Parts: sequence; structure tokens; C-alpha cells
Amino acid sequence: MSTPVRVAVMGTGSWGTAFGMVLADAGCEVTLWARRPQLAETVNSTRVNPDYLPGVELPKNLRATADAAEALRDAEFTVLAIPSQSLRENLAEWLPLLAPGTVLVSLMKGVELGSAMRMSEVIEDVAKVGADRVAVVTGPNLAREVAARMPAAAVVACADEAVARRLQAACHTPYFRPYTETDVVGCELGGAVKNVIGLAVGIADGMGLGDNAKGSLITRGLAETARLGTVLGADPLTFSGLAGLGDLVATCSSPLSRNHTFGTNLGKGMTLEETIAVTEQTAEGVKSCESVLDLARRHGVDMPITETVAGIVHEGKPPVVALKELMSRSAKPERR
Ligand SMILES: NC(=O)C1=CN([C@@H]2O[C@H](COP(=O)(O)OP(=O)(O)OC[C@H]3O[C@@H](n4cnc5c(N)ncnc54)[C@H](O)[C@@H]3O)[C@@H](O)[C@H]2O)C=CC1
Ligand SMILES: O=C(CO)COP(=O)(O)O
Repeated sequence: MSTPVRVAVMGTGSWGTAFGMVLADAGCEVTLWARRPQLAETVNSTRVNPDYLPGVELPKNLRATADAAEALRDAEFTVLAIPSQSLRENLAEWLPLLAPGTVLVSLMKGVELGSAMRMSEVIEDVAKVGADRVAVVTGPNLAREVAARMPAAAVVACADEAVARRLQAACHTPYFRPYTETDVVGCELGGAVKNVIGLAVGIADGMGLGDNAKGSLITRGLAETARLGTVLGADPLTFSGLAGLGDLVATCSSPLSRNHTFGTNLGKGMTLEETIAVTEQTAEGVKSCESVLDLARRHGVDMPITETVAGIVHEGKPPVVALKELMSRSAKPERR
């Protein structure tokens, strides 16, 4: 029997834990790193992560620790599953502890505020590694459904296809079907921008605007994602795949999506502060609407839905006013 692949998952939130289960079910030996020692102890003693996936029994070949060195030791893959805006600081701390040659895998769907960098760019910048050592897992993967072992497909992207294939093998289970991809830019943008569009659709749902509005926002949201992605060198076809359309549809349809729910609360009339107070987990689009807009402006790309979301979330623009402005933009052809 071959030795199991060792994987460190840095982050014991909903997706870190659920993806850790996938890896463990695929036969890997998984160590989750938790910020709080108490949570690591609870996971090990009860086999449940009560804070993020209550009621889900975790596999035996998955354990947790609050000691980053212990988690990272000898890891063939180092999976990063923390909020995007905290990646730079945490990775810099973990740098001396990384196993030599480990592949750094981003589960994060965001763009860094200030630098407007994608997560793989932040990883390369901090860890001083080449693109062949950085991979991304993305797609329609709502954590609670994956943790219930409900079927899902995903994309594992790396500039080096052989690395993507290794990671694919490490996370392939009867219920989780990963496809390989080399378009890292397209995959990451699909994931980051769908959170912003998920907020927009949530706002529309909260306002009771109906399914035509939802279909229009999803489609025009995908159009502006592809417009930015193409300028940044992504393959436009990536956006009709799992990392684009697939994730957008799952996020915009599901009450399990934190971004969608956050938007719905805003659309129903909650203030930003009230909405933040009732949101227990990471809704990346709230911060990334600003950084995605920043990235678009740096490249002269028009992203009206992202701009509308940023106006509502960060400038306190009332959703009805934002809607009127979005609908009264000058008429144009669908494709340019
Ligand atoms: N939950 C989901 O369904 C999916 C989430 N993602 C992405 O995965 C990433 C992580 O999200 P979730 O696990 O869902 O979030 P979460 O909110 O459930 O968990 C976040 C984890 O990061 C830790 N954390 C929070 N702030 C931190 C900091 N400053 N430093 C270090 N650790 C910190 C928390 O303790 C927790 O363990 C996000 O970028 C999200 O967009 C991607 C696919 C699915
Ligand atoms: O990325 C996700 C599904 O693929 C999870 O979406 P939320 O972060 O909005 O919950």
C-alpha cells in the first residue's frame, strides 16, 4: 500500500473543514490548522466542528491542531482556507514552517484590498514561489452540501498541468469530481466576482424584484466578469465553465451562500451594520466589491453591477436609488 498524501489545511472554517473531509475521503492524511486551540481540541475529541459544520461527523484520517508547525510538517499540499484579506499576514508568519516543495493551494475567492492582487498572486509574492507551486480549487462548492457528501464538480487550476493532475487525484471522491484547468486567472476571477454578483442578486431578491431580474443580473454579471478577465489574460471560455457560470448559478440560487444571504438582508432594508452583526461567516464579496472595482478601474474596464454593489455596501446608497441608476444607463448592444 502506498503512503497517504499528507495535506495541511490552514483554516478550520466551513470550507477548510469540508474540503478537508473531501481530501480525507480521497485517502489523504489531513491536518487542519485552527486559530483557536479549543476548536482543535473539540474537533479531535468529538469528531465534529460545532462552530462551522454542526452535526457533521468528520473522517478518522482528519485531525486538527492549533500548532501551525505541526500542521505544515511534511505536507505535500498546503491548502489555504482563511479569509482573503488575512492571507498575506498569515502566510508571512507560516513561511519558515512550510515543507520544502509543498504546493500552495488557494481555496479563497477574493481580491486583496489595496494591491488588487488575486490570491495566487499574493501567494507568489509572499512565498517567492513560481506559478508551478501554486494551485486553486474553485467551482460550485457550497460547503454544507459538500460536507453532506452531496454531488459536486470543481476545478483544480495550476499553470503546471501535472501539478493540477496530482491535486485532482488527491481530492477526487465518488461525490466530488474535480476537473483540471491551467487558466488560473480566469478561475480566480470567476470565484471572486461571483461573490459580488451573489450580493447583487441577494439584494434584488430581498427587494422582491423577481426572477427576470435575477436572470439578468447573473448574465450581465458574467459578462462583466469575462470583460475584466479577458483584459487580464484569461480565456473567455473559462467563464462558461464551473469556475464561472457554475459557481455563479450555485451562489445566486442558494440560501446557503453567505454572500447571497448578506445581499438579501440588505435588500430587505437592514443596514450594513445590522447585516454584518447577523453574518457569522466570511462573505468575501463585501470587501472584494471594492478591490474588484479597483482592479477594473486600473485596467479601464466597465463593471456596472460591481460598481452598484460597492455603492450600496460602502457608500450607503439606498438599493432603490442604485437600481434606478443601473437601469437608466445609456442603451447599448448586448455584445461589444
Ligand atoms: N464556505 C463555502 O461554501 C466556500 C468558501 N470558499 C472560500 O473559502 C475561503 C474561506 O471561507 P470559509 O471557510 O467559508 O470561511 P469561514 O468564515 O467559515 O471560516 C474562516 C476561517 O478562517 C479563520 N480566520 C478568520 N479570520 C482570520 C484571520 N485574520 N487570520 C487567520 N484565520 C482567520 C476563522 O477562524 C475560520 O477558521 C473564502 O475565501 C471563501 O470565499 C470557497 C468555496 C466554498
Ligand atoms: O463559494 C461558494 C460556493 O461555491 C460559497 O459561497 P458563499 O461564500 O457566498 O457562501
